[in-house]
Amino acid sequence: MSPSPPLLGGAAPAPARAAPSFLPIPIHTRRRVPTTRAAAPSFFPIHARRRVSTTRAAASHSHANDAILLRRAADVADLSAGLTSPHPNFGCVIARPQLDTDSADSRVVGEGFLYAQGTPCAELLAAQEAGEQARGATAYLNLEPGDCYADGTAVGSLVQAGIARVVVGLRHPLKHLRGKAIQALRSEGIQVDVVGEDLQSKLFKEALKSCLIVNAPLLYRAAFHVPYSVLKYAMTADGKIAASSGHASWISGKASRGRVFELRGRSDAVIVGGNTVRFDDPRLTARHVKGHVPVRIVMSQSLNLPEEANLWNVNDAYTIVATQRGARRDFQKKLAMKGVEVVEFDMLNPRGVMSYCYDRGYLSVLWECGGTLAASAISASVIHKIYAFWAPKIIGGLNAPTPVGELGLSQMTQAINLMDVSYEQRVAGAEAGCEDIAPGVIAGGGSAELGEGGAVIVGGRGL
Ligand SMILES: Nc1nc(O)c(N)c(N[C@@H]2O[C@H](COP(=O)(O)O)[C@@H](O)[C@H]2O)n1
Repeated sequence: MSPSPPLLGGAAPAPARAAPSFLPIPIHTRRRVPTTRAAAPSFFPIHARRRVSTTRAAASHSHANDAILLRRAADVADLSAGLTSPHPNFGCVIARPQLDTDSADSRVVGEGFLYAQGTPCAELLAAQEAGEQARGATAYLNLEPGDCYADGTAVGSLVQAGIARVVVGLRHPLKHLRGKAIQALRSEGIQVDVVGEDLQSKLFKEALKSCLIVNAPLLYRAAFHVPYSVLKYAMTADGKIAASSGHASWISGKASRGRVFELRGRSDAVIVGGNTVRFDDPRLTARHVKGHVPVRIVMSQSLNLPEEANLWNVNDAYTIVATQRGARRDFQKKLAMKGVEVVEFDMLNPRGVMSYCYDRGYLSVLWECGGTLAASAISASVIHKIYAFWAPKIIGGLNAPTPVGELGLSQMTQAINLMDVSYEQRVAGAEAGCEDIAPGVIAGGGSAELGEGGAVIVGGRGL
């Protein structure tokens, strides 16, 4: 068994043991990368400028200025969430004082982020955008660069651009890369300030949070050798995920389901069990949002699955069926004929499937399963975060399924306390942004103010 991850939102997990280098990613997981962004190395993230709230920083080289621009680097890095695995989300913001004006504000002159595996690094894109204005400027990096292509591009781009100072949010989580780029930059005479080491003030707390959150899946993966797992479910106000008949469409509304598409787009894989395939015939795509299309994984011991199902249409997305060794070999062949990959396990269970996902290089996995598999995944300590969609409806039914099945807990004192709980209200027509859980452990609990549209309750847990 892997060591238990800390409570989600705690301090940045330090690698428990030497982590392996990034694994090659199967081609199929990347085939849906939209060409509009991937094929344009000189892409200028115009939309990044819209999404980042602050366009001008405070006084150059002040802590406030640095913290604002570092957060901006994390926000820019987040633009490719779900697309970079097994690499981190890297963002680079280059800013310089406005010497020709009275303003004490720094001006952003270049930005870039790693779009996907194999695309130019954030530092190169930002330096290209800044051009001559990069000379003497400060570069803000949410994460210390690695050196995936062993060509020193990230460091070389900053050096060649004439960057005078670099502010780094987090050191690289992998042992063999940790500190290397920082050292290389310093040896070139560039001042490098690392948050928590060279820069310590309250102002950096929020900036550091942003840097941690944007790469939470990678940090978990590097520390605990499992993908970062999120369990998502939609339930009625009386805690049911379907009617007694199994019918479940729809519990939540359009806005909530849109949020699920976003979550899928940030994940490398979506997992369901056999019951979900039999009852819901889901598609599990990230349709309606542009971005990454996750691999769909079905866990089924018996392989008692329908001959025809949306998940067998691999034109939508790649599908893997994980099953028990020897199960229905005739059906396995039928699935293979449709292009579905079948993987046999000696003992099919959530931890085994997570190890398999880790070996495939997945950073983050979304569990959209029913209560039985959810309970099994929670018991196996592979779930790190829960998104509970709450709909203001009552369906009743003694046998109507609930989000989490048998956990073997008989006393309320044994209940698993969620940490860092946050609430987001979704009202049709009002698309509010979701505050992600923040590092810094807060004992969970509390109640949400819920209106007509329903809510999302987000929390992590100790495992
Ligand atoms: N967010 C949400 N709201 C509901 O009301 C639901 N019933 C579900 N169910 C999950 O979504 C899957 C269907 O996905 P597709 O729309 O076919 O892509 C279903 O199998 C459940 O996992 N979710």
